[in-house]
Amino acid sequence: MSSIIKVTQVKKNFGKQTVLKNVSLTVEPGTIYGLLGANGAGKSTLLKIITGLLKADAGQVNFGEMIMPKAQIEIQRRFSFSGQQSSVDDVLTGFENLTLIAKLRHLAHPQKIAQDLLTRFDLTDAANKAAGSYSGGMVRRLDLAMSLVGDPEIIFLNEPTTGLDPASRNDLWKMIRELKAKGKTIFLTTQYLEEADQLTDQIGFLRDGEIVATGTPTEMKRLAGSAKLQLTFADEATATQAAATLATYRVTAIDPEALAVDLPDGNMSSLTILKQLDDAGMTVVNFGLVAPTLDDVFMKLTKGVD
Ligand SMILES: Nc1ncnc2c1ncn2[C@@H]1O[C@H](COP(=O)(O)OP(=O)(O)OP(=O)(O)O)[C@@H](O)[C@H]1O
Repeated sequence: MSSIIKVTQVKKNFGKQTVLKNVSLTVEPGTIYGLLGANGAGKSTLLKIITGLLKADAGQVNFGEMIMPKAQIEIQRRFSFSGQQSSVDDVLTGFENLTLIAKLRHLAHPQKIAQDLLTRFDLTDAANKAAGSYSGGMVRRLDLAMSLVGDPEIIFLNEPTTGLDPASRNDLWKMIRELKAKGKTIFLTTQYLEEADQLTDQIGFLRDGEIVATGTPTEMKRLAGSAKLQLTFADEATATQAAATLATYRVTAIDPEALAVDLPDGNMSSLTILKQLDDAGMTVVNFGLVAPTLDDVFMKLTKGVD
């Protein structure tokens, strides 16, 4: 499959500060790409360069055959961009905000476009209320709806759910998934690992001005290492004795009575471990498998934690 977005060796300095050292990535059509990185890693800067809002010092951004910024106008017609600052006008109603955008884009039937989007984004009841009276979740939904006026092919979202409560975040995730189901390509930045895990097909992890890791959420979780078997014992003495019995494994103490044992050979090795403890006469009070999470990857990649 040929990529819809291709970023090649992009560099950006602000004065003496190098923000993007050498960034390359590709996004496949109809997928959700998640750009992850700590605060200040350069996610917004990269997004601005890709969307033509900021000029790179070096490197290239392609949208299929078209090159940014040479074909900026044609490219910008194909995408929408929802930044961290909402473009919703508080004084106007939801309906008015949407019709205004449709009129500014010289689209036919702006009122029908507005009605359809209000229905799709579950805002019909609030259609005639000033957007200033909307909840945070409703404003985000309206903002996303506004970015879809004109039916763009690619949707850029900069931290789409920052500051939302879990229910509103879930609503927005559902809507983002629906956009993908309609064949849209979505490029989002996020600091929420759960968001990347829930939504994305491909993650790029930005650190020190480079994409240091890339892959599906599952592949990224593998980077964090193997699954662990968590074992709880009746007391500290048994836990210490168990750690000695399992000396051939990598064992870490979670608290005085509990251990975590790395399972480099997969989950089945937990049976061998439990048998080994049983043979040594040690009673395990509780046990469970703990799969690595994107949090573990984030910790490992941002802080170099092993
Ligand atoms: N216009 C600018 N002039 C000077 N420095 C800038 C400019 N824009 C961004 N920076 C710096 O570049 C670095 C990366 O900023 P950027 O906003 O891209 O990071 P981010 O990963 O999006 O962070 P956050 O998650 O906090 O939004 C920061 O140190 C920031 O201060």
